[in-house]
Amino acid sequence: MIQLENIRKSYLSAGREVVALSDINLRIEQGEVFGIIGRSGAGKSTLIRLLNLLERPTTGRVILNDQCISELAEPQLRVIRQKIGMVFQHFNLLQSRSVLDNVCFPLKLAGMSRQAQKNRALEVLELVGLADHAAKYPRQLSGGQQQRVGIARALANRPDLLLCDEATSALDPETTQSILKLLREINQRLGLTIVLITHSMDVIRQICHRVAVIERGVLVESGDVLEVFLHPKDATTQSLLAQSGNDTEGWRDMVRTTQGRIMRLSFKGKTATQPLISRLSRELNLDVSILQGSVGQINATPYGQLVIQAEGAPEELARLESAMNDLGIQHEELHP
Ligand SMILES: Nc1ncnc2c1ncn2[C@@H]1O[C@H](COP(=O)(O)OP(=O)(O)OP(=O)(O)O)[C@@H](O)[C@H]1O
Repeated sequence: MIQLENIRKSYLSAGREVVALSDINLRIEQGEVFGIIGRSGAGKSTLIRLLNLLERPTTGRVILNDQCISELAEPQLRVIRQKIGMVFQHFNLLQSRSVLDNVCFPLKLAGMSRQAQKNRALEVLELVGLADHAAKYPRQLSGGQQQRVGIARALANRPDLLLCDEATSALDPETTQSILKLLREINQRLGLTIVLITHSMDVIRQICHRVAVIERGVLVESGDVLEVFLHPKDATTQSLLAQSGNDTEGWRDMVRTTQGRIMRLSFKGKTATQPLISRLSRELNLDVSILQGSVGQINATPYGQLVIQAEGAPEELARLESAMNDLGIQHEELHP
């Protein structure tokens, strides 16, 4: 539904070319929550600003619903941008205007009558749970409430796409949870496509369907969140996961002997909560050491990962492998 095609973006800084993004190809589908993660300076802000053409690509195209929008002139782009809402890290509210007027602001720019503006603003304030606060001023609200106003303002023009630029980075953990819950509800209730940039794998885990990882302006990995969490391929992804407590490589320090086989098992859904390993080791009479394990939830799906070291005769290990296949446990052999 929105697509970046062969994008390169460079800036001129003190006479030198700084390449912020190169060779980016990305397609974001209608109705999904898509996360873009990367370290500081990786190119996240540049990428999100390309999606609403606040930045123009140096080369490549931005395509929205089959229309190439990167070649449009500014007046036409202004109309397109009304259908792309944006939520900011520091809320960017007008301090001298009431909550109601902040939400009315984009509607006024779109030429809506005052009464229609008020009706629409109250409708979206209701959606974010702040209808009772319409007459207040931003400074009278908590950070989480101010971000709700920011979200209401972004939704006022009934956008097709919502861009969130580090929308929870300035909030405490509890408020972050409530804002992520609100964004998830909006995605589900309105079917609204959401693209968010973040440096937190936890934000990705809690709300996104798919994720793209960027490092030094290059898209190094992308895919379903569950797959990327269970089988991260790129070193940047692995390191971002480790920093957020989703260590996938800690088993290396724990390998006591090189006897037996080391395997990484992945569980999704029902199998994540069943005692399958103890059952298998009992039934097959094998010694199994657990070197590393983690469980969690991605959206509403439980997932888990175990790194085990299994010792036994080759035929016993082959039986273990075939039993895992029968139970639908994904497994791969690891080499220390
Ligand atoms: N207007 C500009 N002029 C020159 N260089 C720029 C400009 N904007 C961004 N850059 C450079 O482009 C690269 C990517 O920057 P960008 O702000 O997109 O990264 P980011 O991932 O959003 O970082 P952060 O998480 O710190 O905000 C950086 O090297 C940055 O210095």
